[in-house]
Amino acid sequence: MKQIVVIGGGPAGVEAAVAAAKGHSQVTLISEGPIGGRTGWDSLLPSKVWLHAAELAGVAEHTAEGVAIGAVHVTPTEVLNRIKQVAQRWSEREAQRLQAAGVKVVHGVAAFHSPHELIVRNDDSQQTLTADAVIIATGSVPRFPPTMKPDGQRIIAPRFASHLNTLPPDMIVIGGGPTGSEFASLFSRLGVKVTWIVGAPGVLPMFDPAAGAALAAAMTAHGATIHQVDVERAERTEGGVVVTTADGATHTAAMAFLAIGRVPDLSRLNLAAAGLEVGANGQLAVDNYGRTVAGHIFVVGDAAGGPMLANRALAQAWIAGRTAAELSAPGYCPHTVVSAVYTVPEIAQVGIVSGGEGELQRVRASYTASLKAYLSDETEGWVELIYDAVNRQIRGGIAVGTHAADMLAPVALAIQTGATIADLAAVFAAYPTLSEVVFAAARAVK
Ligand SMILES: Cc1cc2nc3c(=O)[nH]c(=O)nc-3n(C[C@H](O)[C@H](O)[C@H](O)COP(=O)(O)OP(=O)(O)OC[C@H]3O[C@@H](n4cnc5c(N)ncnc54)[C@H](O)[C@@H]3O)c2cc1C
Ligand SMILES: NC(=O)c1ccc[n+]([C@@H]2O[C@H](COP(=O)([O-])OP(=O)(O)OC[C@H]3O[C@@H](n4cnc5c(N)ncnc54)[C@H](O)[C@@H]3O)[C@@H](O)[C@H]2O)c1
Repeated sequence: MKQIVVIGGGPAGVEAAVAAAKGHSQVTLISEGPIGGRTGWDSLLPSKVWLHAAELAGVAEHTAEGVAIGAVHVTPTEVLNRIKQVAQRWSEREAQRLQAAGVKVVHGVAAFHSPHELIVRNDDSQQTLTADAVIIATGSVPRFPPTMKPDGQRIIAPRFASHLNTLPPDMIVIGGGPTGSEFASLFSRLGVKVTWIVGAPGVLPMFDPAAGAALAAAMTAHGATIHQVDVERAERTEGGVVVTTADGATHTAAMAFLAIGRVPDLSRLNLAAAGLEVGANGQLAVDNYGRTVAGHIFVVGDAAGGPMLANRALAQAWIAGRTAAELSAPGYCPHTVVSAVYTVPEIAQVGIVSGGEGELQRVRASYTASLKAYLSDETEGWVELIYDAVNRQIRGGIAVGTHAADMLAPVALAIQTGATIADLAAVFAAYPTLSEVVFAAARAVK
């Protein structure tokens, strides 16, 4: 029987192990911490609990006409308890999936001893595992330059959000990527005065400029101050932090939140023993199935580099798991992976959104095309479809507004199946729903 070893107990590792176990293989998953990974315990899940709390607090502020809603008080202690509770339940659910699939779990930190041997070390023991195939799903770690190091008290990073038991009066959020955007948005909505230093490329540079501009406008309207410049240093002072930017300015606040990027966590794997070398970009080169040059070693999820998204991690893991187990799998397609940032407004994008002169056409519909948006008093958003100017196939989509990420699910399917703008125009979604806007956009084409 083929022996497949998966390293990492986050979403990518669990998905890869469960997918691989569908073949005639014995699958072992090595997990450093509890099942769920950093995703479940330190990054994605805690951030989403905080966002949900900010959303609840926003309900009191955003009462629909004539409807009296009592004020919602959200305390950090309640949020922290909720993080622990949801993380524990999710971890148990993922562990049960592994058990049901027949995956053996070994706790410890793995390193290659040879291309087909791994040494797993934990506090009290060490063991060697032999593998016909290895799937690396070790995630990523945040990048901190020497002049900007979190201390966990005044200068924090996402993992400290699981311990933040009081909210400061003011906060400097550093980084205009998805993490900085989500935390700047949620802190602002929880009443913290936010100074957001987004970096020279601006707000959400990885998204269409119109999406970043919409978020910047909403944040400014909500009282945040935005500076489009790089930070050079962040230092703790007696009463707070002082942050110095590349233009020589200084900014002070009670706390700073750092989110200026992440890198694959490959450093403890002793890759040289497997004959693998990390490239200048800090990544291992892989093909569409996640295979490295070693052939029997795969890399998936954040460990494979960016964009670091859980849905992308799952897609890569499912493909690599099946391929390692010699089951059929399609090659990974980045164009159907929806990227979403759960800010107010929510921002989402999928596929190709810019191209050569005249190659792509764009059409936009406002949320005002949907009665549902009026019912929930959320008429501010829009959906844009991007399609091929010649064969009119859907190539991409952008959504800004409530449930923007959900709005792009049919667009991802349209890209996958080669549907045209006319195909979408012929669909009338349930009424009243926000998803009507997607199809209304297609009908707006002349
Ligand atoms: C604050 C924040 C919010 C996010 N929100 C979203 C979101 O809303 N939606 C979204 O799609 N994406 C989001 N992401 C990105 C998403 O969390 C990741 O892309 C994805 O979940 C990574 O999963 P993974 O399994 O690759 O890694 P991880 O969850 O990091 O799991 C890897 C595991 O491997 C372990 N490990 C590392 N080395 C070894 C070793 N040598 N031996 C054994 N174990 C090892 C690690 O300890 C870890 O437990 C967010 C990221 C951050 C930072
Ligand atoms: N909702 C989601 O899907 C979600 C949420 C959070 C994070 N993530 C993923 O996690 C990964 C890490 O996210 P991230 O936002 O930390 O990193 P990122 O690399 O995506 O963005 C970092 C941002 O920080 C800015 N920056 C860099 N150096 C700076 C400096 N010295 N001063 C000020 N700004 C600076 C950059 O210009 C960039 O905009 C990304 O791949 C992201 O996609 C996803």
